[in-house]
Amino acid sequence: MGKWVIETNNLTFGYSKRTAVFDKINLRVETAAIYGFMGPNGAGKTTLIRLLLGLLPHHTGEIMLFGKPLKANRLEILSKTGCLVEQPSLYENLTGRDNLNITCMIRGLQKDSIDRVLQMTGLTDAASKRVDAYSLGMKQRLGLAIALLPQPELLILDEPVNGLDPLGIVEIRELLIHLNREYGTTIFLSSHLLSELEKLVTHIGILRKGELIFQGSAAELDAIQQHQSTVMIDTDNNHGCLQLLKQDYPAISLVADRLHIPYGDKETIGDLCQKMVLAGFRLYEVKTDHHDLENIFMKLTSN
Ligand SMILES: Nc1ncnc2c1ncn2[C@@H]1O[C@H](COP(=O)(O)OP(=O)(O)OP(=O)(O)O)[C@@H](O)[C@H]1O
Repeated sequence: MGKWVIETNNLTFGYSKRTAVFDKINLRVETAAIYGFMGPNGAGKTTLIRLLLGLLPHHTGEIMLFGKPLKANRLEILSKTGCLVEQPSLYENLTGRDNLNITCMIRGLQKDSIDRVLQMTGLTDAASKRVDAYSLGMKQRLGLAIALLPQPELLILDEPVNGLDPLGIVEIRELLIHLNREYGTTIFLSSHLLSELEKLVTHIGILRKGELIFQGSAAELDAIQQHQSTVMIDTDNNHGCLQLLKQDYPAISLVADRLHIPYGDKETIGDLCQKMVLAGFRLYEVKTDHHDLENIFMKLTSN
């Protein structure tokens, strides 16, 4: 297998011939990544996940998983892939363990994995409880336990934290990080809320109106974030500093009695501060107002 666990080439799909949900998507998900696939409601995330799992019939372009075309290798590929698409379908009147037993029977899997996945998802103590007594977070974890039964190399999860309370979100996040670090599982997950995934993902793809408008590492998105930041400075005489600096730094301004300058690079900030100090001004505060990722996401996905 090459570098990519998931690769699409010019993937184009529409539910009807006239309207494409997306057009020529080139997704690249590398081995052992946690790839957050983001986009506003209706952007096409679930549709793309269904295509990756071979659940929608017609598309143009290519879908490759584990370096092989999905069409010709679907069974082999899916045997190495665990998935959770929206809510897990569970037998609510049975226990958690029975749900896992049934899945093993249906999919022809060894039952000796059951204790392992219960333990991984923190459900060992609740295994003999009926699922209708589970919280939403526990049901989601059971859905994940089912997805983990075949010891997948790749997990594809559609909105795995949707509807969970903050504690449930933390639980799922920790579990996914553990799976990734401990077993090297590649995780591809979608969400319409960047803030939920920010602390989890190593790579990000942002879908807007059928177009992949950003794809790269979380660090690359951070760099974009930094370039949209403002440096705010407070001194004993902000007006005096403005006069001193505006010749060399025309972008500097005075806003609410603070000096504001668009973030350029570290050296520029160092030079600015040095000039002020050498001119006899006292610096009280230098801080960078980072736009958080949520803001950048909103900017990227709005018109
Ligand atoms: N079965 C279907 N038949 C026709 N159109 C559909 C079908 N499923 C989804 N769509 C349309 O395709 C587009 C993409 O929907 P999709 O559910 O993939 O988006 P999404 O990004 O997952 O949204 P959400 O975050 O709300 O789940 C939407 O315009 C939706 O109305």
